[in-house]
Amino acid sequence: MTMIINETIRLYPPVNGMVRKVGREAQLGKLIHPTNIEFTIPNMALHHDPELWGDDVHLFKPERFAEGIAKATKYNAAAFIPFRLGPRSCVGMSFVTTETKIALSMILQCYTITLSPAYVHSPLALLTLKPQHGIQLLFHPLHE
Ligand code: HEM
Repeated sequence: MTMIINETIRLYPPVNGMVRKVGREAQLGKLIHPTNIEFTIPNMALHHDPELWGDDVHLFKPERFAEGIAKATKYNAAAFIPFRLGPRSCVGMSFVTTETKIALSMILQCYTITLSPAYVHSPLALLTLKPQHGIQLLFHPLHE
């Protein structure tokens, strides 16, 4: 389930870009960032970069994470940052992944799920990333 959650938030990170302001002039590689300039960390672009993930970057392949995040990212910590990196990363990360696993486990004990033919795939990045028309699912009870 961890692999499935990781692959889902790789392709569709709910927080799809983060803004940072430079506190004091800093050099990053060849670039000099003046004080107060703002820049966006485009995690969605990093998660969809074929140079980092390979030619199958747009495919849903949970097995990329079979040997953990470090192996999947070839030890590039910035390649997969759905909860961001460093001291200001998401404090809810463990809570939300545990909650997702519990909710999914409870649902999957009672139902199998298929996608409704009414579903239209249209991810919309508007503050957070969301399905523009919702996600219509069909629940099939496992027990009568
Ligand atoms: C799938 C769900 C979630 C995702 C993808 C997510 C992602 C993120 C990201 C990317 C940041 C960094 C934002 C930035 O640096 O600009 C962040 C920060 C934060 N998140 Fe989450 N988050 C999620 C759920 C939660 C939940 C459930 C909580 C609380 C229970 C939470 C609490 C926080 C807090 C307090 C911060 C600010 C941390 C700081 O600035 O020191 N998040 N989250």
